[in-house]
Amino acid sequence: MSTSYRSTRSSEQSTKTFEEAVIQGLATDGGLFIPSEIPTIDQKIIERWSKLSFQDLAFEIMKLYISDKEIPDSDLKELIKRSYSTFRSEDVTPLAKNVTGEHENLHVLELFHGPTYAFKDVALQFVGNLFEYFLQRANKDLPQEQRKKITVVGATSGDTGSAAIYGLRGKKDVAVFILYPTGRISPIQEEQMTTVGDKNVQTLSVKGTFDNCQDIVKAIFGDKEFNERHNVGAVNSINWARILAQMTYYFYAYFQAVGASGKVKFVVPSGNFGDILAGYYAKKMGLSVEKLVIATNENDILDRFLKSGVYERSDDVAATLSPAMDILISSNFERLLWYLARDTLANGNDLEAGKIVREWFTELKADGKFVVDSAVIQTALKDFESERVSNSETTSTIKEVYATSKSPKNYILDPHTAVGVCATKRQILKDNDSSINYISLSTAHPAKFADAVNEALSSFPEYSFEKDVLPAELKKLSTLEKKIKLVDRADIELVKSIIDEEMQKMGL
Ligand SMILES: Cc1ncc(COP(=O)(O)O)c(C=O)c1O
Ligand SMILES: N[C@@H](CCOP(=O)(O)O)C(=O)O
Repeated sequence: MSTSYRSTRSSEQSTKTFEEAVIQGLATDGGLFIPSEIPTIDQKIIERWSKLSFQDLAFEIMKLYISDKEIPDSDLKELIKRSYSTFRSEDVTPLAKNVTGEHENLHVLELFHGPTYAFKDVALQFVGNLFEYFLQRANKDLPQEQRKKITVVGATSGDTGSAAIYGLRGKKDVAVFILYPTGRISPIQEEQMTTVGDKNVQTLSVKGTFDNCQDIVKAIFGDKEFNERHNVGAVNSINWARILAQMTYYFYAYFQAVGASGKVKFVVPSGNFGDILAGYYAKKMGLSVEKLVIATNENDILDRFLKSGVYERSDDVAATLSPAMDILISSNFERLLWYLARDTLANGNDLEAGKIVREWFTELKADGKFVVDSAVIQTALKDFESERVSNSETTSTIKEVYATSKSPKNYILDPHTAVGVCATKRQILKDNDSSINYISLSTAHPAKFADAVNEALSSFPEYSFEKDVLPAELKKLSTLEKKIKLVDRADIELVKSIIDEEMQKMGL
């Protein structure tokens, strides 16, 4: 078990509890919280876990990271049950086997059956309930003026925002502010976020990129006075609870594909590196994964890093067909860098690893880049591979799968999933090993990305977006009133003053 947490930038022994790490979100030194140790499991446990339901498996995994003194088992079970009761699939994250019709060993892990039709729901339904649980406990019997409150401030390139809003809408003592880049998310994503009428939710449409929004959010966490005044909370994957909740589907999908043992590669469309990082923890815990494949779009900082060892900041983000991955600074990559530093340059010393990561990020801030030793890359390559997928390959993958899929017929991928499936097909060709099962993560429902899907499929005479893709629930969003606050500069002071003002209106 590992129920205490340390910062990726700390060279001290001190740790936090699970509740402190989740409520605080980001460490005060700017680092991300990681468990003091990664708990490991043996094959006997794997055999037992392979027969569990999604919910029971989630409980077994989370129990290894949360002390029952912090959350008693019965409460944790209840939190998990409630979080996944909102999903449209009994399996929560079902595995669609051999869906492309071309490769029997290519499976698509459908992570989009939650309330907002994206993989973020798997973690954010749980995180929303977790915030509520901690607040209710802290505020029990307290008069109104003494109640503890959380002001969630998050950045989104489209999906985290709506999943966070749906996870936290109407929750007592929580205010939610979500920043998104103006014009860089899909119309449905914007409708999902801005049509929620609850008083505790406000979206901020910021003139800039997702990286600008994420920088502002991180700067807000670093602003001691503002943070203390508002008790700022994180819903982005900088929050450890997001990563923890995402681990379940790696185990569950593995068991669905091959049972308790077998060769599996996971291919993960990646941007902020939160999704694939959960797979890394699953692998380090003992799930026998061959490799985790990072699939990027044309914003390929992760692919370039693995090939060159250079981690370089750039403001030149490309607007692609998979906009939720238009990210150049992947915040969760820092967590992986800590493990790589510890296992190479720091000779297994945690405190030294914190120092190295701090130095890398100081360099990144000062010079716009840092370069790591080849030993660091060699260590990363033991667990990861990477593939970069272009816009035209994204379109042709959506087309091909639609044309070749047999069961179900005319299977439709969203563009992020298509990035993953294209990378998976390349891997199958390269590996030429039919004993490997490939699990390609499907991170969103195609209805969220009408333009990309229509561009790929409108030449098929029988295809209709309205009929074949758009769920009624999303269709009706366009008829609802929108609540948008425009922020015409990506500027932290401006965002802080808007939050202050809106908090007054919310009466929180
Ligand atoms: C649909 C979709 N796919 C993939 C990703 C990338 O996931 P991550 O940022 O965890 O790497 C995102 C956003 O994060 C997304 O919304
Ligand atoms: N693609 C994400 C970007 C934010 O990433 P997160 O996983 O750190 O919340 C989005 O859709 O908002």
